[in-house]
Formats: sequence, structure tokens, C-alpha cells
Amino acid sequence: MTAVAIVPAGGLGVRFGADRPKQFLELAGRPIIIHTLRRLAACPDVSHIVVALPPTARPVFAALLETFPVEKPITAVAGGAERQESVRLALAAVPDGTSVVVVHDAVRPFATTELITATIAAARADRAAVVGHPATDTIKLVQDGLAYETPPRSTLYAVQTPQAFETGLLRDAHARAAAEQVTATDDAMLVERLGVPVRIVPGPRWNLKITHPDDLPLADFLWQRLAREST
Ligand SMILES: Nc1ccn([C@@H]2O[C@H](COP(=O)(O)OP(=O)(O)OP(=O)(O)O)[C@@H](O)[C@H]2O)c(=O)n1
Ligand SMILES: C[C@](O)(CO)[C@H](O)COP(=O)(O)O
Repeated sequence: MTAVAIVPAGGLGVRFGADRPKQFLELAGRPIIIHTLRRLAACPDVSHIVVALPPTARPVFAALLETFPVEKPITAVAGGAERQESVRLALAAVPDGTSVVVVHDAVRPFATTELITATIAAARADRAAVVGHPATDTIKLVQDGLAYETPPRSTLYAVQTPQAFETGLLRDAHARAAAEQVTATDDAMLVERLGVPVRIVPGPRWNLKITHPDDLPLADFLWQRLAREST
């Protein structure tokens, strides 16, 4: 039974502030998105990758794939104004009969092939699975600059991607959210709204999402350190 990967890569990187979307910036000699695509392509379960791009980025992306080939079939679609819409548009390109989809941010290049494979397996067992780690900071609810409540830290996890789902479940979750005009910051929230619990797959804190400018030097350091440890 195969899985299809969905890569939301349609953002413009406003918080990063570069001259081009951050997923195309270079890390360790190749574009960030290429690192991510190659990690996904190395998963035995992944048969096909659907990438949601900024509308004007298709020629750039096609040229990147010429220079940095990826060893699995890739379908590029136009992304939407929000991450959730990009995932929904990519879902429309996932072939019928696909058992599991794994959604993984283009700007998270550190997720290992093993972690992605484990998340897919967890979704096969529990219908929905996400990578996360227990919160190590105390998290507070804040309004107008004032903290008014502190949820028990033992119940809080920092959740990342990959996030994997039974394909039909994710289609239903996105359809429901679109009908109710609900916007979430991750796909798991949409599935939780259907009353389906989501399995947590333990993941490393260094599964960094490159979001702000200072994330890139951190990513460079992490890449060198992790590459050195793997040699
Ligand atoms: N309309 C959007 C917005 C985001 N993403 C993707 O979702 C992932 C996580 O989003 P984020 O880190 O917020 O990227 P940006 O939206 O580009 O960043 P910003 O919010 O600072 O503009 C990224 O791979 C991004 O390309 C997407 O596919 N479509
Ligand atoms: C999906 C995600 O990576 C889980 O941590 C995160 O919510 C994406 O947030 P963003 O603001 O769209 O980058």
C-alpha cells in the first residue's frame, strides 16, 4: 500500500524577509526544498510527491529539479493564499486509491527518512499521526501582553511535520473546514475537529522549521553537526 507525500511549498516567507521564498534559499549547497524532497523520496512507502508552489515559482522549481534531480515522480500544483489551502489544493492532485498521505513542510529539511516512514506507519495503524516532542518551556495563554492562564506543561507537545493521515480522513477534514470556513495552523487540528484522535510520534527538537532569518545560520550549524555525526 503506497503513500503520497504532500509538500506545502507555496509560502512567500514574509517573516523571513528574503528576496525569494525561503524554501528556495540554499542550505549546505542545495535549496532547502531539495533536501526535503530527497528525504521524502528516500522513503520506500512514498510513491509520488505533490508540491504546492507559489503561483510564479513553477519555472524556478522546474529548473531546480533539472539541477538537483529527485528520485520519485513529482507533481507541481499552484498553492493557495494560506498553508491550509495549499494542502487542500495538493490533496486534489492525490490519485484515488492512495491509502495514506504524508504532509511535510518544504522548510523542514531535517526530518529523517526514518522519521517520515515511522509517521506513515503510525497513520496506517491509527488513521492519523504527527511528529512532536513534549514542551520544555512553560507555555502561557496571553492576551494584550498579559498572561492569564498556564496549561499544565505535562499535557503540551510541540508538534511539527511530517503529519500523516488516511487519505479519506484528511479529505473529509479539509472539506469540513472549507465548508465551515475554519482555518487551522496544522492539518491534525482539522482531523481532531472530526473527533479523531491523532497519534504522537516522538520527534527531535532539531526538526527545525526555517521561519525567521536567524533560523538559517542555526540550520547551517545543525546540518554540519548532524552530517558530521552521521559520517
Ligand atoms: N500559502 C501558503 C503558506 C505556506 N505554505 C507552506 O507551509 C510551510 C510552513 O509555512 P511557513 O513556515 O509559515 O512559510 P511561509 O508562509 O512562507 O512563511 P510566512 O508565514 O512568514 O510568510 C512552508 O513550507 C510554506 O511554503 C504553503 O504551502 N502555502
Ligand atoms: C504545520 C506546522 O509546521 C506544525 O508545527 C506549523 O503549524 C506551520 O506553521 P506556519 O505558521 O504555517 O509556518
